[in-house]
Amino acid sequence: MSSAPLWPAPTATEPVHATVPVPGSKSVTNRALLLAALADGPGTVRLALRSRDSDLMADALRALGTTMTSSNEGGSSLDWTVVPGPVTAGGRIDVGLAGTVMRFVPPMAALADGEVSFDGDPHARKRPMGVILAALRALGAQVTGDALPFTVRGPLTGGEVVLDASGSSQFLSGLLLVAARFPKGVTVRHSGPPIPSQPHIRMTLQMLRERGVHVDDSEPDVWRVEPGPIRATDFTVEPDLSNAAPFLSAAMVSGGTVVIPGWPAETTQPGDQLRGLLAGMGASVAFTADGLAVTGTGRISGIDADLRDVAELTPTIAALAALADSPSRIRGVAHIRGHETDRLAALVAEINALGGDANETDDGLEIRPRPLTGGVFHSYADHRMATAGAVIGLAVPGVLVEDIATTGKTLPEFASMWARMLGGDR
Ligand SMILES: O=C(O)C1=C[C@@H](OP(=O)(O)O)[C@@H](O)[C@H](O)C1
Ligand SMILES: C=C(OP(=O)(O)O)C(=O)O
Repeated sequence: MSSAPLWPAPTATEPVHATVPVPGSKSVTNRALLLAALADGPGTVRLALRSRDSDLMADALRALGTTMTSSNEGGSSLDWTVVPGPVTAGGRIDVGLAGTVMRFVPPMAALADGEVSFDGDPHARKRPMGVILAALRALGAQVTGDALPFTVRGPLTGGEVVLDASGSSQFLSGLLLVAARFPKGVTVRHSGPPIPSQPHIRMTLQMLRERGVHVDDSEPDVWRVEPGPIRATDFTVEPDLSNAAPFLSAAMVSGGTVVIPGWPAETTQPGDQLRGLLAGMGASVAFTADGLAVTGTGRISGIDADLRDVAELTPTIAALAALADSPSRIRGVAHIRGHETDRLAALVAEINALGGDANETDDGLEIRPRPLTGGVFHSYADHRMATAGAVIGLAVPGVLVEDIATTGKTLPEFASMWARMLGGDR
């Protein structure tokens, strides 16, 4: 195990009452930046998330010839001005551990007339890439390798491709986001088990259509993107609802109320499903004038839930399940073995290391109530493992979360936001 610093997770000694503004959505920010870089003129992306994943996206777009300028340096949000340029070859792109960078940028790189190389963090080399790289080959690009590191050499023509996106919705989103710029557009046909994270596909389609791209998804499992311009926009990013999950969980664990301002009334973000999930675990959930309010009783009910559509919420829901007073079963998330770490293995190992009772199933987790004790909660360079440890630490004294700074992948201010929330600010 690594020797990263240990963060003593604060316990909630009284009900948490706080309003917690959360910065912009990672998924929306990285789509908006990429689409702005592919657009037919200069555009802006306001209230964009500032984090490792979004910095990596901005750097990747610069390496491909985009002029990226940001204001409000230093805060958790940035306003970007994005001036597209011809997509240039020759760049070396660091994807870090960001799924959105490793799956969304290679199709753009394939627009260049020449080679672009990609690499990332040690664990990124284990994340599945073969499906999208094979698709780029089928569409006319030359690609070396089936995983990171790899190179992409365009230009490609586009056309028809069949792929199996059951391992990650990002294989599909990556192609669709860029396809209007392929000379022939693209027709993608999914063949295989169900695709996870469907709301993220709806997010992709909505953001394309908002920019004038014609996408036909009338036939199940087939998407046709017509070639054509991507309209430049002045776009504002919504708060990251998945990153709200640990803060809302604090209300449940402590029997308090946490309010997230700016929760959209309608959204394609999967985090919106927290409203139903947390209610199913015993919370009261309401839209108020100040935002979405979650109120807990301090008692958490176990849940039997298919999280396929909202797979990125699994670590938080598992943390709550480990504190619940009845058993839980999480289904439909086999593919998160390929997320930032093998999340099923990591959650079982860390919950059980604190004395819990969890096991993996073929496609998820079973977690039964058992009193937990303090100890080290390893984070595996996974932002959501780190925040899951913080949630458990609210109820269990002596939890030490390894490498809390890994939350910088999507929420660099996590530790200070957590401290502020527990200090009570409303
Ligand atoms: O397109 C996106 O922005 C994402 C899609 C999902 O990936 P998977 O389909 O691999 O779960 C999600 O888990 C990830 O956090 C973000
Ligand atoms: C799976 C996740 O991220 P990525 O975009 O790197 O796939 C996540 O944030 O939970």
